[in-house]
Amino acid sequence: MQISPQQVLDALKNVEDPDLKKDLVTLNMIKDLKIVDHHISFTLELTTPACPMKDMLKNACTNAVKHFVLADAEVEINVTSRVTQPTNSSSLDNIKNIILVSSGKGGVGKSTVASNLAVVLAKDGAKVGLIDADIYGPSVPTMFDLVDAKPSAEETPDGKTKILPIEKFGIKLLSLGFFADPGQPVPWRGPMASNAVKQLFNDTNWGELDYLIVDLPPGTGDIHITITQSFPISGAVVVTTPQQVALADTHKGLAMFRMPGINIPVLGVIENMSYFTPAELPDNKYYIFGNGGGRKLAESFDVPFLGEIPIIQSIAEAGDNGKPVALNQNPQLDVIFGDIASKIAQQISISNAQMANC
Ligand SMILES: Nc1ncnc2c1ncn2[C@@H]1O[C@H](COP(=O)(O)OP(=O)(O)OP(=O)(O)O)[C@@H](O)[C@H]1O
Repeated sequence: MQISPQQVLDALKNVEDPDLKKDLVTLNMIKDLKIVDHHISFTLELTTPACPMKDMLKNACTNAVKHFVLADAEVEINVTSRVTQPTNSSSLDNIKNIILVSSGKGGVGKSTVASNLAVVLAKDGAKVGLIDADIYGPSVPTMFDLVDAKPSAEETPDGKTKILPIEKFGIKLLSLGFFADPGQPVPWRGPMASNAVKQLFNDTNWGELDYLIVDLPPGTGDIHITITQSFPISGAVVVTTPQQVALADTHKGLAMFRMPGINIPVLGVIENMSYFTPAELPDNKYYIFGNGGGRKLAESFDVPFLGEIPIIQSIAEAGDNGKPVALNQNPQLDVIFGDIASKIAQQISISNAQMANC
């Protein structure tokens, strides 16, 4: 019996993307379908390379074809991705998604999260950029061993000058720190800082990016207002530590994203420095700063809790040594950062799909 493409597509209509709540055929995720005798091959095009359900969807497709078409069919599925973007992304066409990483308080690990998130998404195969917009203490030059780096510029055919981001570990990087002398304090005035940050977006040749991650200054200030009101933002991630003082400030930071003039989707809360595990007691977790505060905060705003990151010496050392820890082979941290990055990418895909359906 000759299998027809329609038979295969009808079978795949039984496989639903649990996040986007539609079947894979309706979502136009099945491409390049080929049938030779009992051999059926196609491409499954996901909305992010960091999709946490990659294997589950692949298995479900194979099972659907075998169940509805032919039990002994040979099914070959090539998984790729085409990252989606919000329907309102007008001003920065070649940048699909801008993700803000924020914190209510300084020193809670916002830059650590932003850098490692960039590393994990790039390792998954996404095109990633990272802007360090922290006017008070830009950390990206240190965390990527680029303290003396100075970005170059190029002239475009229409006579404009564009900054070229610095590329390291597969990530395109720009930091306000690249434009100041290391060790010299820069007393930014509000409008000056806002203009400088806008240039990092507008006057830079980013090329095509799936995700542009922005490491914001701590708190809620001019830079937050400028960025949220000038650019189409896919969503914000909020980093906190478990202490009450940090949680109280994070509460304010989260509330800011919900304010009417700002109104940015909050992708979730990450709790950093959650617990400590001594090397000699690897199964023990000591919640030295308190337990469950980040999760409760996420619940009170009805946003996802994205995960707990433990206090680990190698995280601090990696940051100081200029190579984010996600680049090292550390099975425990690979799982933690991998899971957080997948959840963020997943939330963006959901939010983009919801916007498209509105
Ligand atoms: N989970 C962790 N375990 C150990 N050290 C950590 C952890 N998270 C962050 N650190 C270290 O804590 C310090 C502060 O982290 P980081 O610079 O990421 O915070 P931040 O919120 O961006 O700070 P700032 O407000 O100054 O921008 C850094 O030295 C970093 O390496």
